[in-house]
Amino acid sequence: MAINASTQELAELIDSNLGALRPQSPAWQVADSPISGRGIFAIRDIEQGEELFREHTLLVGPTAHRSSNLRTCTICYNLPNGCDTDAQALCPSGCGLPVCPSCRPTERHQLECKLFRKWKPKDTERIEPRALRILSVVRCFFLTEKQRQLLYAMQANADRYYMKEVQRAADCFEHFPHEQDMLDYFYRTICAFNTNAFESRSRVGGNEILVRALFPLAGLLNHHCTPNAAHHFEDGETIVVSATERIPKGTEITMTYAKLLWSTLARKLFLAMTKHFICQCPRCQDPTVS
Ligand SMILES: C[S@@+](CC[C@H](N)C(=O)[O-])C[C@H]1O[C@@H](n2cnc3c(N)ncnc32)[C@H](O)[C@@H]1O
Repeated sequence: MAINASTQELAELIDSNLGALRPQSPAWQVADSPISGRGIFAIRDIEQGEELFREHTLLVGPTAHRSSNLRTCTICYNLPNGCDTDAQALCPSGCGLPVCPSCRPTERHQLECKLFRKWKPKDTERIEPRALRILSVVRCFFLTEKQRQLLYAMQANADRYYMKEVQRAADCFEHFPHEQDMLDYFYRTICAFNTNAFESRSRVGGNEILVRALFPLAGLLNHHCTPNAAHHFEDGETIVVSATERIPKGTEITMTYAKLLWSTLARKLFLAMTKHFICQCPRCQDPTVS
């Protein structure tokens, strides 16, 4: 899908989106990549273990996978004490979203609550994973104009199968929107998620959560089968990227999208099927490495 910004414009949007998290003098810059599209490059020698940046998410929501606790609050990620049934976890207004009592009055929940009630969930007694999973995408409606520009500047690989996620969510509501411009915006956002999102476990309070999140800067890290950087999540909404080895000035900063212990064939198949590209890195090109 077309990207609506030059590399320079993207770099500026990312800069302003980082806000207070922008490093005083970053060790990196955004530039065109010989691997693919845009990437992040060291502009000075970087030491092993050095923190490169931290970034707050643009869009985030529960993965709603079977292995996650669906009763986790959709705003603060805590699991309220004594929350033994879906009914106890759900917002009493009938929006179908699990939210803890302290987050119910927040503006963030009120906006989502109003939208979901307008769409009218079919089942208000049970937490519906398909409706919960679409929340990260629905949040694109609450982005500012500048954040929308950033979303549209991100690479978004198209795949007709992705529309299934919208269809599955639509089945959970009486009045899910069907206007073409809304569906196009959903689709674009899902494509951006599937191209760039990080799915990660992290601990919030005593609760282990599983979210998928979009980070415009971290999303620029291209894949390498011998990467020089890695990430971890803090508080479910912040990503921290650090160098795993010394990175000389001018080198592209990369991470892995696959498991490094997998064989070359397994990594190639995984990247082709889930990320839609054939990895061209030296490790994948070396016939003596399995
Ligand atoms: C998360 S984005 C990375 C940033 C992207 N280069 C951009 O310009 O926005 C992932 C996409 O980048 C491309 N990509 C990343 N690593 C690659 C690699 N090792 N070989 C080929 N393409 C790669 C693929 O098109 C993939 O779908």
